[in-house]
Amino acid sequence: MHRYVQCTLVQIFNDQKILLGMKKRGLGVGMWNGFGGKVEAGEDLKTAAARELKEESGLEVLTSNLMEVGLLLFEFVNSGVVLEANVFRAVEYKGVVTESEEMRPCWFDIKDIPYKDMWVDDVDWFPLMFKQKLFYGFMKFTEKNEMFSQELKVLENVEEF
Ligand SMILES: CNc1ncnc2c1ncn2[C@@H]1O[C@H](COP(=O)(O)OP(=O)(O)OP(=O)(O)O)[C@@H](O)[C@H]1O
Repeated sequence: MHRYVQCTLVQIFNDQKILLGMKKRGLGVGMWNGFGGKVEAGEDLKTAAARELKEESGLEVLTSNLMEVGLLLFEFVNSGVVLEANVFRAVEYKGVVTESEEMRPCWFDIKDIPYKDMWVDDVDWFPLMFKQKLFYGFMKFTEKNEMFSQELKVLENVEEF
């Protein structure tokens, strides 16, 4: 049995820098990641993405400034959970970067991404995102969060999601 969970992941860009957050609790604790979480009942993806961004980083974004960059499916085979991560980027936002209970934000140069302290799949799709490619991925993880299978492709347009 699979349990399918819709999530969002927002990447904030400022010129050659990206804002990542150190996850302080829960899934992915101890790793740098974009900002996001589970979509709530009745919420559309971009509204959920903007809400999680605000909760975790203090930044506010208009949903019209969230651009789709990729769709990633993470299957945790042990639990049967499949996370559908809808990845967005934004270059326009407002507010002050603020540490939350969940995340400690920090700017990184896109040439100096801390991949060794991130989910192992990130090293494969971050470069696609930096090249402004649209991508689709399906990755499988063991109970120890080790990736053992990966499919990743570049798409021409969002309709291919
Ligand atoms: C397996 N490889 C992975 N690679 C890159 N990113 C990954 C990931 N697996 C999960 N993610 C992201 O991690 C966040 C989890 O969110 P998560 O903290 O569980 O959600 P939410 O804030 O709703 O949690 P609470 O239940 O409220 O604590 C969410 O953005 C999701 O896209």
